[in-house]
Amino acid sequence: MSDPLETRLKSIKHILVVLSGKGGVGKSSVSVSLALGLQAQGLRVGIMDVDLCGPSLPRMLRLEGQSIHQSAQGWSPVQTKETVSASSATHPLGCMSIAFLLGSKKDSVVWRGPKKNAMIKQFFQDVAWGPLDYLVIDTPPGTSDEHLSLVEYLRLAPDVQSVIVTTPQAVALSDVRKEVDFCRKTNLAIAGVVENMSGYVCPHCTHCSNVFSTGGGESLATEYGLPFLGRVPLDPSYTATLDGKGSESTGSLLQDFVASPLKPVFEGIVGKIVEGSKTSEGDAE
Ligand SMILES: Nc1ncnc2c1ncn2[C@@H]1O[C@H](COP(=O)(O)OP(=O)(O)OP(=O)(O)O)[C@@H](O)[C@H]1O
Ligand code: SF4
Repeated sequence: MSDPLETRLKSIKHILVVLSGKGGVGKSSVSVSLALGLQAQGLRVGIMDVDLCGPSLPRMLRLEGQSIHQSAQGWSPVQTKETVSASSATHPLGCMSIAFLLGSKKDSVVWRGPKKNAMIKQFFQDVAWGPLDYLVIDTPPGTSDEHLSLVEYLRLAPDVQSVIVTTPQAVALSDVRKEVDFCRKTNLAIAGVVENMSGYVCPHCTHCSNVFSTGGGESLATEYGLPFLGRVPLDPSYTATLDGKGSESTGSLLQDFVASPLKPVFEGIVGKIVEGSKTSEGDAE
């Protein structure tokens, strides 16, 4: 009899595990933006939160208060309610987060490692995504029990790669070295490095100033021989988009994303990831 975990994983062509050495560098924002960028290309995309103690995807995806439904196939992911006319997206974005299983959004998860591991396994085994081109996984910062169990369960998946998110400052970069080390020790392939909060976009004139240093993520990628995926500036209008509060908000996250000044930046990053996935598919043949 086939292993239920393996059967589920085989229906997902590519898995992107989004990692960061430190909290607050924009890992969840990048995870959501990658998912939206892939969805805008017409691909079938899911996004999963394994940040069990601090899930932020439901808030960013405007899905707070929703809950998971059980069907004969398993847990149905919660889908974003989008009108997709502003892009070539043809499939809804499905999301799975521990927050959908908690009764109240104020409930917090205080679990030890084994319980977290069991929940992560259940996420992979029980969520009925249907066939997906990409599953984007948002993880907690650093390297914890969640990361180790994730890597362990994903051994059965056809293609798994990490995307490492950092800010350009030296303090964040030293933590990234630990992430690279973790990936190498666990044989997790690295799709590349994203340098987030790289410069500040003026809300008045959209000029981008380098308030802090810039280019640290690219130098680190070069040092380790990793692809550099791109530099994302800190754009206050994008913070508002992710918080669903922008004065220009259309009410649809996907349409707000498509209209955002950061869309071309994420298009470039997604383009490099998709190209890399094709190369790895070619290598596997
Ligand atoms: N490029 C950006 N432009 C504007 N705002 C951003 C950008 N990147 C992140 N933010 C904002 O910064 C805040 C922190 O981002 P986010 O929650 O994605 O970080 P994180 O690394 O996932 O944090 P944690 O690990 O603590 O969950 C959020 O309010 C988010 O909207
Ligand atoms: S970048 Fe230009 S418009 Fe923006 S705050 Fe500075 S001077 Fe003003």
